[in-house]
Amino acid sequence: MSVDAAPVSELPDPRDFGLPVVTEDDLPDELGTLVARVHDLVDAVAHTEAGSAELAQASATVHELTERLNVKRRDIGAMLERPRSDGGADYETLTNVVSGRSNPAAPPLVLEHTDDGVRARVTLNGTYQGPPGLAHGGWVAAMLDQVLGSASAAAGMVGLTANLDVNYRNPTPLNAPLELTARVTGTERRKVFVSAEIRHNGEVTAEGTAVMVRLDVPG
Ligand SMILES: CCCCCCCCCC(=O)SCCNC(=O)CCNC(=O)[C@H](O)C(C)(C)COP(=O)(O)OP(=O)(O)OC[C@H]1O[C@@H](n2cnc3c(N)ncnc32)[C@H](O)[C@@H]1OP(=O)(O)O
Repeated sequence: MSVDAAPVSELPDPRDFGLPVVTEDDLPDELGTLVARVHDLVDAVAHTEAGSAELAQASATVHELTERLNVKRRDIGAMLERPRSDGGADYETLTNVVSGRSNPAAPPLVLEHTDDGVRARVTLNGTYQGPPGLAHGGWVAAMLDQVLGSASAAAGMVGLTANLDVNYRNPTPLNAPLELTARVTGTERRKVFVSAEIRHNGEVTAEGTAVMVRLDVPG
């Protein structure tokens, strides 16, 4: 496959797309704690067998908290800027539903760069359930989509998924450590070809390939 969509060393700055950018210093430590606790709260709500009085009280407390937090809201599309060791910057969508730092709905997926792409580790709790006791196939696809996009971005080619193919090889378990890996396999003009796998205990549960179409900076 030809390689004519040359990777760029400088990732596009989200500000050039009109997106708001926040830095890690802009995020209080308490936000991370709140996100983790609300993530656990969702799991608790999904599985609680508490009685009606307790449920009514919890519901009122949550409603009051929602109103307090909504007093000051961040714009949608906010990007988190993270400094790289080489002086450049990495960017991630702050409320990305798979890996967003401020999104309690995110699994949470911890992603790192590797020599040939990216690797992520995640444990899905019971709120990602599809078939009884197993991860929902849509979430499996969403996690693959995320690492596929991240592998393209890590190679300097930020893009949108144009096509995603998923093969479900084995059931993906809940409440068990999963490893995701992804890499760029080729490029052709603006197209970036990427492949990824999800493994549990070394066994592939799902694999995906995608065509990302690289974004051009406006102007
Ligand atoms: C820092 C951020 C980290 C990133 C992580 C993000 C992970 C999450 C990834 C996502 O979830 S992205 C969200 C889901 N995807 C979308 O919403 C994309 C919706 N589709 C579009 O916006 C456009 O169709 C798209 C930008 C993908 C392409 O439109 P363009 O007008 O820019 O491209 P164009 O149609 O000119 O096609 C460019 C090339 O891509 C090819 N192409 C387009 N659609 C295709 C397709 N569906 N399958 C295969 N190839 C496709 C097309 O043939 C052509 O190839 P050639 O260079 O060989 O001529």
